[in-house]
Amino acid sequence: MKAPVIQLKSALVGYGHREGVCPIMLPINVSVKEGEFICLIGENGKGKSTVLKSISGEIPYLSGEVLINGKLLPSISASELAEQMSLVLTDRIQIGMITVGELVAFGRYPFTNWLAKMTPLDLQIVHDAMDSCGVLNLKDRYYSNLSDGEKQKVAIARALAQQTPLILLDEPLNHLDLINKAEIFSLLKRLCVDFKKTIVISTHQVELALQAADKIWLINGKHQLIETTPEAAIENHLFEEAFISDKVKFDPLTKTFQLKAI
Ligand SMILES: Nc1ncnc2c1ncn2[C@@H]1O[C@H](COP(=O)(O)OP(=O)(O)OP(=O)(O)O)[C@@H](O)[C@H]1O
Repeated sequence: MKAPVIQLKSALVGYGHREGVCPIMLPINVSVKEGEFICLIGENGKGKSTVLKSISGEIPYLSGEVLINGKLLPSISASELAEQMSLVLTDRIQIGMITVGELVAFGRYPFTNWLAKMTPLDLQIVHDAMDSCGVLNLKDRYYSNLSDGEKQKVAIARALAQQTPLILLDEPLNHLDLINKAEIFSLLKRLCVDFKKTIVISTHQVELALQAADKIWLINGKHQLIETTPEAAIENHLFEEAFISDKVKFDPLTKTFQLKAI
């Protein structure tokens, strides 16, 4: 039987301090199958980025196990990981004079030869990735001169060009307007359905997540990451428990957050 694409077994995530390790939530147990679209949801500061960085190997997890395709994360080489997984941290690309086309082409570097020479196939993949994300018209513009929303789409195009079976995206819908949010969301969902990609995104877009996700990873007020489905999350009132506020309340009937009072 095929191993899960991602598996966390009693995985403790957090940061090291001089006094010792500092986990930011209870041990995590989740398992992701090929082709699943997972939305990681939780209030600000609850640990969404930390979970994604721990799965991608950007930061070490503190204990337990993180397995990618059945292999323990620390034992996977950087080049092997780059072929299996791309991580999109859209707010953190700090880069100087580079065009959109060049930045998206970086996605091909794990696959090019040591001279980083692009084949016609690489160029086609880069072209298609920009096309899918609606940024082909920006290809000769400097990345640093783009709007935040345009940068966001370019970062996603770079990950698509990397053509990894697993893509992790940290808040990929930040800065996007309503239509672009919906477009990127449906693009990501399509990649899972049509191309069997496995995608995990962190997002504050609960309403979109409920419509598209196969599974929700919800970090609640008790510092637990709960793996659930959109239907079960609504049925079991998990959003009401996770987002406690005297200003808004999740309404399970409309599947939206409603203001309690203005
Ligand atoms: N490098 C770090 N060292 C120590 N603590 C950190 C570090 N980075 C983040 N934290 C803390 O870990 C906790 C989780 O942060 P994280 O960025 O993962 O949350 P998040 O859910 O992604 O938040 P947001 O929705 O605001 O982006 C926070 O309390 C944060 O202050």
